[in-house]
Amino acid sequence: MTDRKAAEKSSREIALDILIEILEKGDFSHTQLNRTLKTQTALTKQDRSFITRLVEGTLERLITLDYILNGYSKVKVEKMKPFIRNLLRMSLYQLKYMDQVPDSAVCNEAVKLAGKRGFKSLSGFVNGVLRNIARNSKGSVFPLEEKEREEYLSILYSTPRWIIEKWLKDYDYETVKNMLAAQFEEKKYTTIRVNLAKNTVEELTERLKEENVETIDGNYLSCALKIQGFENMESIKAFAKGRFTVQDESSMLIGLIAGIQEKDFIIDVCGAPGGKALHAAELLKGTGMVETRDVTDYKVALIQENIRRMGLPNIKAVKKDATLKDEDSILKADIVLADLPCSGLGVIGKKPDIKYNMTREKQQELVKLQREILSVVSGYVKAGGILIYSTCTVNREENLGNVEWFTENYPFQLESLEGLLPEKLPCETKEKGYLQLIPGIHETDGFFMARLRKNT
Ligand SMILES: C[S@@+](CC[C@H](N)C(=O)[O-])C[C@H]1O[C@@H](n2cnc3c(N)ncnc32)[C@H](O)[C@@H]1O
Repeated sequence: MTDRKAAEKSSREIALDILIEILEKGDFSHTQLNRTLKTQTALTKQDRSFITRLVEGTLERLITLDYILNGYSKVKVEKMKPFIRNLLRMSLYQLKYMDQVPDSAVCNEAVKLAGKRGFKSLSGFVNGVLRNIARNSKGSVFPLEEKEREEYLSILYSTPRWIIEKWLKDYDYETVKNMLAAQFEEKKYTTIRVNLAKNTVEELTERLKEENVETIDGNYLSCALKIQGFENMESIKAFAKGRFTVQDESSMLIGLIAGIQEKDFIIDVCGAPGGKALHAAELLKGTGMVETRDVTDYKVALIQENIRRMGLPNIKAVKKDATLKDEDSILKADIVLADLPCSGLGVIGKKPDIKYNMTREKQQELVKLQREILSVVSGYVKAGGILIYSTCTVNREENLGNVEWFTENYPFQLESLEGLLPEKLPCETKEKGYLQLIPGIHETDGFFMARLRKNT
């Protein structure tokens, strides 16, 4: 689409087209958003944040929005025309969750959009549904918490019921509520890790200030900063020069619990885009070597691009499938990082489409894949060496469940994390050798890590 044509589209129309791509055609939310915002050069900074909020918010609240719409429309959401269903979802999101937009403007804009895109005959329907919802100050009738706990949580926190059922088996009710609520916390800051091989925290803070990027300290680690006030990451010069990388503090902990020593040889078996491997290379202080692997050329290129940007000499990226035994690596590594593909339910606050795309069956398949990879790559650890197993999920089966299975079947023992974690970080299982970070409790992504020592 040309810039002139793009400029004729309102922010709402752009947001709606993005939502249709994601919800009707299955594209990933962050890919689709980034792609569109990059091409729509006529948009102001304000337009961009409005579109982002509208798309991410509508996705985050999808189950709640559909539940409310179904209470006001004879035609159920799934039977509506795709354009109309997404127009209603997006407009309802503004009515319910964006105070700064007056209700009448939301309804008028929705009617206009329906007409513009060839649905004039349905503009009365769109207007009726939205105005009825806006007029009903009492709101919708939700399932009762005391009677239908799972359904209540699913509708209120817009999270598929199977996830709620699973979490209620693994955690107490209050913890589950905290985890669910944490998805909707405002994401004001992006967490970054300072590349200490290129600058100190103070130097980077100063440079970012010169670029009008605000920084505050991370929650737990001195190499972590939280930043805001930029339009997109690529436009920050300090980023392009590899002075920092984007990484959640949960992931930074991997470098610490690995207990890296100078000259270590480290294999990261599932490495793209390279966050943990690059941190490991930095901790090696120019010595040793990190070999980071992934399964496709595309993923390996992503790692290589990050290696180039961060400018570290002791790391390389190669294409290797972690399910296939690499004879040359047997008993070679001081440390193996196994940050494996997982259900990703610890990061649904950042990537809301994960919760709708993941299923019980896919999750079961992932447990199998994780075990298959662990069986193969544990062979690469030297006798007495370390295997770090991690995932960005909160499901017990994929985390502690797998560790229990692994230690029963392979010659490894969990080893204490005492002295390896930041003092400030609450961790009751430190001594046991693993840590489950929980959104809403730890102010990080939901993340699991375990330190396993191979028997000598
Ligand atoms: C959780 S991500 C890794 C994140 C990475 N460790 C980091 O810190 O940036 C999991 C990665 O595993 C890769 N993967 C999936 N199946 C694989 C396989 N059979 N062999 C190697 N890598 C695989 C995916 O492509 C994905 O990049």
